[in-house]
Amino acid sequence: MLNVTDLNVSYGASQALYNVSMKADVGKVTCVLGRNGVGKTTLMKSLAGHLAPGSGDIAWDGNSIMKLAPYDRAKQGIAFVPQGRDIFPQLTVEENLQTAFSAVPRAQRFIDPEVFSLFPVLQQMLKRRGGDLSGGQQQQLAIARALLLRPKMLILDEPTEGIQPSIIKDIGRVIKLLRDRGDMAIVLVEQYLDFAKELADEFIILERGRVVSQGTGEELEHSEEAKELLAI
Ligand SMILES: Nc1ncnc2c1ncn2[C@@H]1O[C@H](COP(=O)(O)OP(=O)(O)OP(=O)(O)O)[C@@H](O)[C@H]1O
Repeated sequence: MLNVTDLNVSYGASQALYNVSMKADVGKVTCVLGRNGVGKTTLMKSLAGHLAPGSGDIAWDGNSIMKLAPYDRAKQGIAFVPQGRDIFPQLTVEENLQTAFSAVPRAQRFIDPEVFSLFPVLQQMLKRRGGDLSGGQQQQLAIARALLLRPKMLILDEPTEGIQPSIIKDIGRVIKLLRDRGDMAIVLVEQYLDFAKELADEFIILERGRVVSQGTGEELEHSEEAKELLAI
């Protein structure tokens, strides 16, 4: 289980997160919601180790991971799919997938066929360059690469951003499937309430760097407050 307590994060003199606390359980999707610029990516980068919080704590399974570098968090099973995907455009799909291998034990350095059953398009495009894929295919590649880390926590930063509706549906289906497997915590950043409602077991909403609302997926379903906070 992820346990974030009173996290404060600043960019120089400008504070982006104020006393943010959240939890994410294995077997559940925890949605982090909020409009543009409220601090969602800052929070995800802090979880993945790309930003150093000024204060507070991030614990995984009861142990603080605050001092671990991103690579060591990946080795502990914390996989981060950043906004914008960050795949390597010059490498093939296969090579992009293989970049996950450095963070897993030797015995796990193979492309698990499950990845192709989740994202069949990747098998067809294995020898194509990452840069030749559509935005949606790149997003699927980035998620597939994260799955090769055999994550215990999967962090997805706005996987639906700029992606065509049919692929959004596919990604939603995969997130549900991974949740139902029951062996990983999924933290999903979203701006779109409808997509979040479909998937969230738990949610928090950020507003100007603070958690202003939280609850269960069912509560999100009927929340007028959430509608207002996420209205564009
Ligand atoms: N590298 C940076 N340097 C300075 N300020 C930053 C930096 N990155 C983000 N910020 C500021 O921190 C605040 C939170 O940004 P963040 O990207 O975390 O928001 P977000 O909710 O993820 O937004 P979006 O939905 O647009 O990705 C914003 O005010 C933003 O301008």
